[in-house]
Parts: sequence; C-alpha cells; structure tokens
Amino acid sequence: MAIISSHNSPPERSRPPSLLSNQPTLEEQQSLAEESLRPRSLQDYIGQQELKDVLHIAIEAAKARQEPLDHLLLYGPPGLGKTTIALILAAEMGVNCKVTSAPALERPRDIVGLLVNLQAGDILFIDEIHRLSRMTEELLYPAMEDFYLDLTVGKQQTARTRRLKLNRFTLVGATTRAGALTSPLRDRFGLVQRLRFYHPEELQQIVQRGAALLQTPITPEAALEIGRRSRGTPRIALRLLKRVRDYADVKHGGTISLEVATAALELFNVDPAGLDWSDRRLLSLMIESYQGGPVGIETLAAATGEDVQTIEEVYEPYLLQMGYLQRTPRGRVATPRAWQHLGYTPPENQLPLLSSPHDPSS
Ligand SMILES: Nc1ncnc2c1ncn2[C@@H]1O[C@H](COP(=O)(O)OP(=O)(O)OP(=O)(O)O)[C@@H](O)[C@H]1O
Ligand SMILES: [Mg+2]
Repeated sequence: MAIISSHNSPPERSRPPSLLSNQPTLEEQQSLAEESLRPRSLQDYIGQQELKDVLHIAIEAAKARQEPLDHLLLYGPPGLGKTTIALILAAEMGVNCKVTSAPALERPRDIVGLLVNLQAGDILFIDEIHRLSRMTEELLYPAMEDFYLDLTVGKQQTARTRRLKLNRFTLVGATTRAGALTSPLRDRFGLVQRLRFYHPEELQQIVQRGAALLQTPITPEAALEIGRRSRGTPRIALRLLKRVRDYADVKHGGTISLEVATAALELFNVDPAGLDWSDRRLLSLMIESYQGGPVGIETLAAATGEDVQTIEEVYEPYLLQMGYLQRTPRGRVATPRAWQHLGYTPPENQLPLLSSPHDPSS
C-alpha cells in the first residue's frame, strides 16, 4: 500500500526539514515515531472489537463483490485511532490512501484536485470533516453518491457546467464532533462508527506492543499502570511509554518495572486516574471558584484560557465517562467523585441538585 500524503495535508506533515542539517526536525521525529508504532492490520489493532467486526464484514463483502468499501464516518475523541483505521482499511483492501484534512480543503479546487486523481477503489481520508467549507461539501455530495463532479467553467454569461466522471472511491471521514456534521453529509456515509475509550487492559496490550517495537523491556504490571493512567487513549499511552522509557534509561538501566513506571508517572504529573494537569485544573477551578458548579462552559473557557471547543472535545469526554463531571441545563457540575479525587470534601447539598427534574442525565 502506498500512503500518499496530499499537497494539502496539515502543515506539520509538509514542513521542510531543518535548514541547518539533514537531521529531521523534532516534530518530524515525533510523527515518524508515531508512524512506526501504528498497527498495519486489523489484527494488530487492539480493542474496539465492535468496530473491527463491522469493518471485517464490510471488507470481506466488498472484496467478494470486487467493489470499493462503503463510505465510512468515524467519530470519537482525539487519539483513539481514527487515522490508523483509515490506513488499515487501505492496506486490507490493497488500495492507496490519500490523507488530508478539512482545513486544507478551503477552495473547491483543492477537493477537485484530490478527487480526480483517485484510482478505482482508493480511499480518501478527510480528517476534521465537520470543518469542510460549504462549497467543498456541496461538491462532495454527488461525488460520494454517484461519483461525478459538476464543475462550472468560464465566467458569467459564458459559464457552463461540465460533468466530470470520477473513479469509484471510498471516503473515510473522521471527526471529534459527529453532531457538527450537516445531515446531508452524514446521510451519505453508509457506515457510521463511533470509537470509544479503551479499557486499561487494552491499553496495557498497546503499551506492551509499543515497548516490543521500541525494544524496551517492560513488565505486564508496569504496562497496565501506564494503561490505567492514559485517559483511555492509545496516543497518550504511547506518549507516556516513551517518557517512562527515558526515565528508565537514565535512572534504572532500561527495564520498566511497576516501581519505575509509577515513579516516572508521578514525576510527569499524571495521576492514578489518568487525569493530567489540565483535567485537574478544570475540576479544581469548578470546585474552588464555583462551589462545584453549575458553571457555564463559556465561563470555564474564559477562566482556564482554553477555547470552548477544546474543553468540549478534548477534556470533557473522559471526565464525563469517568463520572467526574456532569452536564446539566444550567452548566457543568463537578461530581462528589471529583471533589474526593482532588482531596476536597463534597458539600452535603450537592446531591439533590444533581437529581433535579431538569437534569437530562438522570
Ligand atoms: N487500537 C490500537 N492499537 C494500537 N495502537 C493504536 C490503536 N489505536 C491507535 N493507536 C496508536 O495511537 C496513535 C494515535 O492514533 P491515531 O493517529 O489513529 O488517532 P486519531 O483518532 O486519528 O487521532 P486524531 O483525532 O488526533 O487525529 C497512533 O500512534 C497509533 O499507532
Ligand atoms: Mg488522526
């Protein structure tokens, strides 16, 4: 499988190498390291069993009919493996995968250029697909449904529409916000699949696999501890593994034991529940300045200096899943569990507030 990155791929991928030497830049090294740990087949992809079952059937059926896969929309928080799935699909189908992201498709000609160059069966992966411009999105509708483009050529009076036939392709879209997609776009995906947070045991396996590829000895207990503290997210698990490996190399001659992992993770400020500094800051702000809430999301954003979208898409999903945070019509509430986790005593009167008749989550 050839992975062709489009000219329009995100800037970090296309940045030129450092001018001073031929050494890759730090960012390039990091993205290379992420590439080297990426599973290449569905079999190597750990967890997300339901998703894998669905994809396995779709792949077998498409192969048997010698047709391209149905368009696939993947949604879920960052770092759970959406890009990885797109690349695996291409490998399993034996086709090319062209990787791009919505902000790089601002002008209609960007998407046209990509679409006309796809070969039969190829996969076009569009990251952050909820951010497509309206013109680009409208070009995609007939392309996805009937594999043609209607292009306007010429200006004003002489303008004509020309219909351009495309090869049959598969669009894989990824988004952290399925709700932000327009319904005509969402309806054109034959498969819509959600990625969920990983269990600590699944992350343990991902860490062990990563450690083996990095040729770093690690005990199963240490791998589980890293998994437990990774916010349910493979990207974080692999990042922590690398930091713990550095620590082990410097302090303990290489092997990662439970003691070494725990000491390193404490040093890096990752707590036993996997909350990092930003998570804890968000919760303690709610508790200290707003008696646990409810606090409006805009107020939280202003007070933490983060934007609303980052809070909603990056921080909240895990805090909600872990039961540290609740969404209510009047704002966000830190649960008694969050108070306890951060070492505060929850107020007596907080519980009735959570089960008020307006609470959608009760
Ligand atoms: N199921 C898995 N098994 C093993 N490794 C995984 C798995 N899922 C993801 N990874 C690893 O985690 C890292 C992040 O995955 P990926 O880039 O696919 O996430 P993503 O969902 O596309 O994130 P983003 O939303 O930020 O684009 C990759 O290095 C990948 O190798
Ligand atoms: Mg991605």
